Amino acid sequence: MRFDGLYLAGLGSWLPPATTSAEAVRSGQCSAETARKSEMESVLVAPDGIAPPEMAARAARVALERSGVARGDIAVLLHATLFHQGYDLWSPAAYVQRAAVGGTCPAIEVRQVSNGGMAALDLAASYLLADPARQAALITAADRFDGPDFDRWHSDPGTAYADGGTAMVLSRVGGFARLRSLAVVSGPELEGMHRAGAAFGEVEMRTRQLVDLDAHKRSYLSEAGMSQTLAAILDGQREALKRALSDAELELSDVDRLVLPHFGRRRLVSNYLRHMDVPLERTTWDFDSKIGHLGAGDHIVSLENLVRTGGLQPGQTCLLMGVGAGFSWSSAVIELLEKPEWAD
Ligand SMILES: CCC(=O)NCCNC(=O)CCNC(=O)[C@H](O)C(C)(C)COP(=O)(O)O
Repeated sequence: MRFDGLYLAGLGSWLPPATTSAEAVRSGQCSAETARKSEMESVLVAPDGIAPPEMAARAARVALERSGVARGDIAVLLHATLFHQGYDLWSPAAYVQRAAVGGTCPAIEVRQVSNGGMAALDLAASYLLADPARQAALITAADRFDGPDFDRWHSDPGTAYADGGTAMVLSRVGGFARLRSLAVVSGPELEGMHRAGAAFGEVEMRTRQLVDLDAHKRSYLSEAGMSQTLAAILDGQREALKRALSDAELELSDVDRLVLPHFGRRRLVSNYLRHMDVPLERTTWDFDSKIGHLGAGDHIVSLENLVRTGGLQPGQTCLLMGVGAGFSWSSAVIELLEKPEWAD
């Protein structure tokens, strides 16, 4: 979809300390081979005692402060999550709203796995455009991938998972950047890839066994085939990219920077860079490889870092490309209008 009147007014994050992959190998948390293949420099690991919704609330306060948007002007809060938020049958979005925003607007959790932040942005954009009285939306994302049922280095080899909270304020009134286009495409024929080989409720639900996506994927691929699966992944990725670039009236070569999912280097190349004529330097890999995969928050934190460090200059465009199990793919074009005062 093409947009003319939607702006990024604020970005924020709450990021815990980094554990280097070397430290993870030394402590036995990560195998030397996994570390070598991923080429991740470090991943963010939250200390005990802080749950994802609190991380999101802290990021939201930063984004709201930076945006100048009054909390009463937030028309919707969308909180994107992948993993446990702290309790079952409970609303983490309501926690974020109570802790960071207040008010009585809808506060809704978005479960779109790693495409959750981009899917929330898509929904927020449409929500604001549906009613001229709606001025701004708050998007948050937060997860922590520790605990007995997830191994941040080995539950999904090729992707090193990180803890942290991120937030974005989308506004119709104005902001430091413009959302020029956004496209989200789904490919449900791939949904079995993240559950194959186990009956519903057999594994994660009853016994809270360690999530082992690699086993699911191996089982799925043994049926579906690797080349067919990768082809289907690339089809969805390309469709979202084509729509977003077309709506922004840009070619890929026109785009100044790209923010891709925080995959390990090998998976980033096999799923993206090998199929796109884009040098690694135009991506945010250098930063991303120090953070790890924040689940639904990769794009917000990497865009925030680009803007803060001057990696994106006024007039330049940034392409955000997301993907989530399901699958769903997203692409968005952001144009920086001005250097916000919180930039270095
Ligand atoms: C589960 C979290 C989540 O939503 N992640 C985003 C969706 N997953 C992806 O986009 C990764 C898709 N690609 C893969 O799983 C792998 O590249 C393949 C296609 C299974 C090949 O295995 P590899 O050689 O990378 O180990």
